[in-house]
Amino acid sequence: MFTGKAALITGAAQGLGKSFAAVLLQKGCKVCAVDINEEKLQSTVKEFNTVYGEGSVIGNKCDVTNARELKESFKQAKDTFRHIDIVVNNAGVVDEQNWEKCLDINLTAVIRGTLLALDYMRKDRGGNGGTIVNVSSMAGIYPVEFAPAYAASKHGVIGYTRSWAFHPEVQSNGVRLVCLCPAYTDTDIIKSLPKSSVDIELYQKSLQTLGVMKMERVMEAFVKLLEDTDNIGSVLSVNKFGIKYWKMQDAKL
Ligand SMILES: NC(=O)C1=CN([C@@H]2O[C@H](COP(=O)(O)OP(=O)(O)OC[C@H]3O[C@@H](n4cnc5c(N)ncnc54)[C@H](O)[C@@H]3O)[C@@H](O)[C@H]2O)C=CC1
Ligand SMILES: CCCCC/C=C\C=C\C(=O)C/C=C\C/C=C\CCCC(=O)O
Repeated sequence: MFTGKAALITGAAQGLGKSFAAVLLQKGCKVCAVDINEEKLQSTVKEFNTVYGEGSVIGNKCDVTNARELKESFKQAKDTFRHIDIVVNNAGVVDEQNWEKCLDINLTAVIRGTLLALDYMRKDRGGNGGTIVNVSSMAGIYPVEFAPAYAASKHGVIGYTRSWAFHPEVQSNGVRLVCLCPAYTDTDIIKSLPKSSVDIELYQKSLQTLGVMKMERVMEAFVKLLEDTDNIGSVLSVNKFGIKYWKMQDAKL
């Protein structure tokens, strides 16, 4: 189900995005890796092209909050691979001080990336159908007293994703949208406290309760989301207790 497919992943220079890319490359996909950090992006692209073969990855330096740059990244992916089958809207930050930036990156850019993905994937617009994975968080399900803007952005990702997922035209045109909600995972973001100005004590208590997961556990959930093709509009959480689909309010009132 993956061989010959092409994926676009935002925030793919490091952390979860880089691992999503590695998983898809191992399974025979081509990848367009998008990130604002040009240096890390180039080093990741070089590493992957060495391991998975020249031309299996292209890198596109892009700030996901810049509509023109994001549009150009999708165009480059399509021009290079001829189709886009999987989009992972993953780039994200924690920043409670500059909460507008947090919302711009974590929610507005995910909305923009979803709309672009729909345009490229919908069968009635010349696409082949496909899957959109929007990266939320356990912070999109639970209240987070020490990071309300981050939590709002991640709650928004779930509402937006599920709303499109159940749209009849989206379904009939072969596009599946799903959300991934990891708990704390061992990446740089959980060390980004100076920028995030969260309540350190509450944060540390939460970290102690939930622990920090290894990357492999989140990748297991990511693959499950992609392989369970009957999971339209689903929200999959992954934490130290397990991997679980959330029973959300039914799509229809
Ligand atoms: N690590 C964790 O504990 C969890 C992370 N998440 C989410 O996973 C996603 C990935 O985060 P991590 O890999 O953990 O963090 P990370 O900080 O290691 O990676 C984030 C990547 O996004 C890129 N990025 C940031 N702003 C960008 C922008 N404006 N345009 C393009 N790229 C940009 C960064 O350069 C970086 O490569 C985020 O959406 C985060 O909210 C969700 C749950 C838990
Ligand atoms: C939650 C933001 C604080 C700063 C830490 C940095 C990054 C965190 C990234 C996440 O996505 C966190 C993931 C899971 C925690 C979410 C909710 C915890 C709620 C339960 C509790 O009250 O402890």
